[in-house]
Amino acid sequence: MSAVAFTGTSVMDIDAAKVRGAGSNVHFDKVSVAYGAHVVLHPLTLDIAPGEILAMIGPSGSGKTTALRAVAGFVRPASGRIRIGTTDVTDLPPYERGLGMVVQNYALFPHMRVEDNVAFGLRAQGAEKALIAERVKEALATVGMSAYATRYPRELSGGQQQRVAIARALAVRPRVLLLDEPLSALDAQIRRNMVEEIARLHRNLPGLTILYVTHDQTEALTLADKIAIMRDGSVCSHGPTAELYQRPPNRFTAEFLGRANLLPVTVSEAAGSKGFATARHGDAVLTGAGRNEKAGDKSLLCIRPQHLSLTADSEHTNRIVGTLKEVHWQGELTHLVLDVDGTPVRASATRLPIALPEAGAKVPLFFAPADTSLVPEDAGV
Ligand SMILES: Nc1ncnc2c1ncn2[C@@H]1O[C@H](COP(=O)(O)OP(=O)(O)OP(=O)(O)O)[C@@H](O)[C@H]1O
Repeated sequence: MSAVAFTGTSVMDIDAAKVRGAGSNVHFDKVSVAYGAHVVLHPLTLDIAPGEILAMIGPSGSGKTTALRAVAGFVRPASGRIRIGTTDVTDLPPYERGLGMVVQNYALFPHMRVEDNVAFGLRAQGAEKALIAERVKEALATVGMSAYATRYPRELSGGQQQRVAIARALAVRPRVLLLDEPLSALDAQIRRNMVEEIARLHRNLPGLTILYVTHDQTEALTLADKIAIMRDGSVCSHGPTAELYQRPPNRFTAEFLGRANLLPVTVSEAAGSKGFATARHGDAVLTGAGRNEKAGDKSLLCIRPQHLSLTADSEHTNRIVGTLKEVHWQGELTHLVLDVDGTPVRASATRLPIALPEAGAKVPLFFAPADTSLVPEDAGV
């Protein structure tokens, strides 16, 4: 069996350095998966660092679950290798890979009490009774479910069942935790709480590497150190969460990760030493973070709705003018839909002028160069 290097007596007490030593990184080395003749994962090379949370997001059918199942050992790659730490696990059965896994529908054993569900993996490994009791206690404490040890799954709410499923996955002290849409079956409020709980859990288990598959970009943005965006069986972007959000490398990423306004522009000045380029949209001269664009290139200026303001402050040196089409008040935010020379533009404002302009009015919108970036026009959809 591959080494599980958690030390100490408590699940909460993981020695992150030792886990790193044993290697809890996940490495996809040109991994492809096909069902019959249908290739659903094109050769994928990707690293998940020890202790990192990598969120894999993308549209339905893009190959996220397939990639996760390849790590778990439930699908066999057509080509390529998968390593966990220094171990090549490609040919190992799932139970020898040192993993914990939680899926969308909890998959608890209905006829077993909570404590027996949590003990299941350890019993399967033939662990000593005393050790099982200790680990079950710790794992349930970790997810705040100690008081429910003798209940049956049917006596728990969905959120509680999912906590038990996480405790079951943690009880075997995995090197890597695989979470496949773990919150999708829960309603919105509980989902928000669970996202915070998973973040807390990871702070307490800093050496645990997590591969988190979701279609929910808010979960990904909240939890992940890095995000990989899947599209048609390939990773179309991969990087630190904030960087992908703030400087999306392609249109698909910009639009998949939150709302994005993409204004067509022509580059007038390439990015200088500070990384800002200048571009024109009609008469407007706009500044934003650039990549490798050259003067004359067609590009898109990505501006998130919350960065557009109806009132200028000193940083808002960019200005565009739109025709107001719709206003949607939503309590905390007011969403405005405008037309800027044929491009629909959304603005989400927390503060509005006292006299809100009416539909049809020409409205200036201000934004800061630091909040905007150029995205290649030809990449993505
Ligand atoms: N067992 C299978 N047999 C044949 N095709 C499959 C099988 N499992 C998945 N596929 C196909 O592989 C592709 C990728 O599926 P996968 O479940 O990895 O996507 P996903 O990104 O996780 O989607 P979702 O968000 O809907 O779960 C899809 O086209 C799917 O129909």
